[in-house]
Amino acid sequence: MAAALFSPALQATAIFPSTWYESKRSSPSKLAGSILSKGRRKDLESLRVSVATEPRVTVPWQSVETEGDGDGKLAAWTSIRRERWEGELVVEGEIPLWLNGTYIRNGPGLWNIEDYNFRHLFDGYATIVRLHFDHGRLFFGHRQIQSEAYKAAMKNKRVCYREFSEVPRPDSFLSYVGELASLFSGASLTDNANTGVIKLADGRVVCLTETIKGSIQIDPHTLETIGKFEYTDDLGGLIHSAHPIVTETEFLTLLPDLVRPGYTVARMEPGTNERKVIGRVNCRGGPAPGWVHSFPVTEHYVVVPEMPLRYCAQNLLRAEPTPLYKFEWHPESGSYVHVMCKASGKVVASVEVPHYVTFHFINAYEERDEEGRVTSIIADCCEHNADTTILDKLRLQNLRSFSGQDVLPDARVGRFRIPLDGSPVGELEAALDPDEHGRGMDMCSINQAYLGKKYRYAYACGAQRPCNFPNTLTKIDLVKKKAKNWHDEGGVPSEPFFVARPGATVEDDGVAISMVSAKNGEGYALVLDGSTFEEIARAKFPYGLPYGLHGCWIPKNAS
Ligand SMILES: CC(=O)/C=C/C=C(C)/C=C/C1=C(C)CCCC1(C)C
Ligand SMILES: CC(/C=C/C=O)=C\C=C\C=O
Ligand SMILES: [Fe+2]
Repeated sequence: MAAALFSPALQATAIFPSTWYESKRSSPSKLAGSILSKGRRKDLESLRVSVATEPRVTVPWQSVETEGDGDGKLAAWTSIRRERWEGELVVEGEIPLWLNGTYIRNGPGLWNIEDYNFRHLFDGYATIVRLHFDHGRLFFGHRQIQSEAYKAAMKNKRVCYREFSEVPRPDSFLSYVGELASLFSGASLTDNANTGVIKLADGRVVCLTETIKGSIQIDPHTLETIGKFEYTDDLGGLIHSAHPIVTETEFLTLLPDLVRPGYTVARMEPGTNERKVIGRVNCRGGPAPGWVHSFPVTEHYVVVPEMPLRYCAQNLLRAEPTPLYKFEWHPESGSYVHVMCKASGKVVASVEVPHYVTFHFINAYEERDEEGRVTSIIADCCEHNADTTILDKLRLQNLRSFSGQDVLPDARVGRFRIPLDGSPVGELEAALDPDEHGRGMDMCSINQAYLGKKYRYAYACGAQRPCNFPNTLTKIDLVKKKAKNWHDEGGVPSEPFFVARPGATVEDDGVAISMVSAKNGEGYALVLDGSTFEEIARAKFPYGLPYGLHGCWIPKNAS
């Protein structure tokens, strides 16, 4: 029946590597029972019609199996079960009719090559997931990014490039690349773009990680890998911030300089691949720049963080991971925050601050006096209480072995106040009592209309303890210093991504989209109301998905 809707050629586009899971075929009616058993029911006929009307379906829904019933294991830390899948989901609740467009999320979804298991969350090969919202209906798909690192691993059945903590064995690298020297050069770094995904103002959608070569353009409709996103400038370097700032007018990035410790701030215009230097900041301390996974901007300034968790050139090319991977903790070197004027490239402030550890800045803005002069910069981040152990907690072995004991280190919304009056020191304090969000804090988003401006709300993952990983969604009110938390016992939700309602004039008028790796191996897409933070819709996936990191929103007709 339903299979007849698809030509054999179309069915053949499904890729099911038998080594990843055991293929168990089920009949369409059994399938329909398993997917449709809970929640709002649709009959088989309407499901078939809806899949058939989605123009880009490549895998027949018949191939969905009964995994949706769960295999008992939390899907979050389990490799993706198939290379790709696409189809319509049954929605429980109501998706707002204004929510039209595509949410794409990237993340490290494949942590093994056959029997060889990776060590760290950040090592996995990139899995992109697509939620396409169309007038209340929801289409879902996922696919592996065809990076050189992924393709080489699949072909040679071993790690061929340096990942976050995985390193190719010299003998396998030799047989793959043929030149031992390049194992100890930038050429051995991965292009596994597994961290985030951005939509440039010109419509191109690019997946990113911290290696510059790991910038890969994808088609947001088919999730196909289009090819490398290559920079045409000669800025060089090997690594950059995984989170550029992207607006309708520009793309701002930070490039750490490991040779002459410092950072280059660069800007790229829409429609080009050429980054132009805005300015440079020299490091104040340490043998190398601090790790810069993300950075914030205000309307007129770029904020450049310099953490005492610093890159380590030797560790980048070492064979075995060290406790802090490619980084080193240098408390004696001091912690700093620099502020660069976007227009002139001049560093207008450089202050020492208490030690901090952060992956993600939330937002920043300018504070002004009565005459309208900027007196200070406020910059907020997900701050891990200056404790580097969070990196180790993200080892897969730790994530997979939750025994009920509370092991997630405390985190908070760290608020920097950076005076612009020449004072040498800045402040860092919790913006609200961390108990409001269970002392877990990471994976944040805001209403993008408030980027660089005074804002009130942040959406993030918090904690309901005991836990070993952030397991709640939390809406933070920075004015009332309160949080509202959402939790599904045993589940792990990904970053709540805020999408504003078109035409909204109130900051929290919109929705927060997340994907939950639920207990029992299940998973679902979740839509929360941005204002009440109550659930308004969910849609079960055919099977639970691995944890994902960051996403972006592509409004309908934007590409
Ligand atoms: C917080 C987070 O998501 C970090 C991800 C970091 C990644 C994927 C870092 C990758 C790196 C490599 C793949 C090789 C070179 C060093 C380094 C930048 C750590
Ligand atoms: C998932 C994570 C930290 C969680 C700790 O609380 C960090 C992810 C960083 C990736 O971009
Ligand atoms: Fe990140």
